[in-house]
Amino acid sequence: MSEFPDLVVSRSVLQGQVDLCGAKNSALRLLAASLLTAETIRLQNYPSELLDAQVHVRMLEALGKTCTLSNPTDISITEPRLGIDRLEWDGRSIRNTLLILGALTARQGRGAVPLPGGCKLGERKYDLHVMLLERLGAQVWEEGDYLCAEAPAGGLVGTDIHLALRSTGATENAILAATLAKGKTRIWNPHIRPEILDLVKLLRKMGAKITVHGQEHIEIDGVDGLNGATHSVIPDNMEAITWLAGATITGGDVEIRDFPFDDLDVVLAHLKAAGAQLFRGENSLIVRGRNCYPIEISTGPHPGINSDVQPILAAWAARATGESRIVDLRFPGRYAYAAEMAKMGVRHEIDGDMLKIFGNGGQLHGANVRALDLRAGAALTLCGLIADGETVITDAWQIGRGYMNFVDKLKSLGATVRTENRSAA
Ligand SMILES: CC(=O)N[C@H]1[C@@H](OP(=O)(O)OP(=O)(O)OC[C@H]2O[C@@H](n3ccc(=O)[nH]c3=O)[C@H](O)[C@@H]2O)O[C@H](CO)[C@@H](O)[C@@H]1O
Ligand SMILES: C=C(OP(=O)(O)O)C(=O)O
Repeated sequence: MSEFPDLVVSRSVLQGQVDLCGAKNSALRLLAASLLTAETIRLQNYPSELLDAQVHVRMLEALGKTCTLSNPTDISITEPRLGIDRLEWDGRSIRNTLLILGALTARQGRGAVPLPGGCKLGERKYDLHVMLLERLGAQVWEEGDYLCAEAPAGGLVGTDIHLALRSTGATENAILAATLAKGKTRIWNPHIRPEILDLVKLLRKMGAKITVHGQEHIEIDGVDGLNGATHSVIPDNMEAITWLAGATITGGDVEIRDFPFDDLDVVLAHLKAAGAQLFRGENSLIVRGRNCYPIEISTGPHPGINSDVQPILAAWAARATGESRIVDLRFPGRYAYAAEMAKMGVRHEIDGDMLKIFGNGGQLHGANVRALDLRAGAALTLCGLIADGETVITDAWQIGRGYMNFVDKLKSLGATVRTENRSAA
């Protein structure tokens, strides 16, 4: 990955206005949905420069789709070639291959995809994905580095699917696969979160019959075929929280436009209690950095705090004075980034499933650190903005998986950042 430069960050105060891009965790799911139809899917507010989106587009093209960007935020997906059901791929994989498998099996009766990639967050099982395809009548098996599925003659058959835990990906996969299954499917104990409601919205425009019964279950009446549609990707709530934390810990003043207030109730309540100075504009959030108090949070399904947020809040905790506590119930032990932060002077302790951070008011020093995953990279950048001296983040490509124009946006907010190819030298 040496073609991706390192990120060099110095102490800065974030000031100005910033627009949010379309959410990675929504856009990827919508791309997978395009496999359910031969007609054109057009996505607006599409984050085309995200590395994971680019991998996904190449995967669609390997499956016979043509993806055309009319500008950096508008993509059309058409299908000039039909019938490729094995995703031949020797590059980096993404978590979404599981959803590609669900969509291929639903529409073409079979599929074969590379095993899922994505952030290394400890154990990331896919047993629920296998279970739900089997419940819909498919046979599922592994062949080397591939996961394969085959529907019974006549296609998938609707059924009751009970999810043992509120998995995001398994809920999405079950929805995708059930849209074209014969008869009714009920998905019990689904994860209802903004990205999933966005997927449901697109699928309904495509002609799917989906009813969401709150957190209890989702009901889908299978249809024979789906049509094309145009849809706008929701703004990225993870990016929103990243700028909010950046503005606060640097003592800055930032207006975040198109802020997804409704998606972030719980995390906003925690951050207000932890000193965030937040003002609501017409369609924006204005953040004025002042105080930063310790936090005590645990992650959970929506509307709880998303696991992806906790590394960002660890940077907040490093800026506060006193002990913060983080428990990640979604991905227990997703704390590898803390050892990287420690190189910058962040004192921490992992106590069972809990990460404790002993904040010293943000007296950090620059260091060479590694972005072990996407949110870890963003959190280290935030630490770099309050540290003395230069912080060099290697494997900064991880950030590019989920944040579009990250460096340009930081610069436009007045940050001293640059990219450099130090590790390749
Ligand atoms: C592309 C995308 O949208 N990724 C998000 C999605 O990941 P993803 O969909 O992979 O995460 P899940 O919600 O499925 O994972 C939640 C928990 O369920 C477990 N599990 C999951 C599937 C399975 O078959 N078996 C199983 O045991 C996981 O190991 C984890 O402990 O939701 C996570 C939070 O929930 C976020 O951190 C990720 O950013
Ligand atoms: C964990 C994440 O993504 P993925 O599931 O694609 O690895 C993330 O977005 O922080």
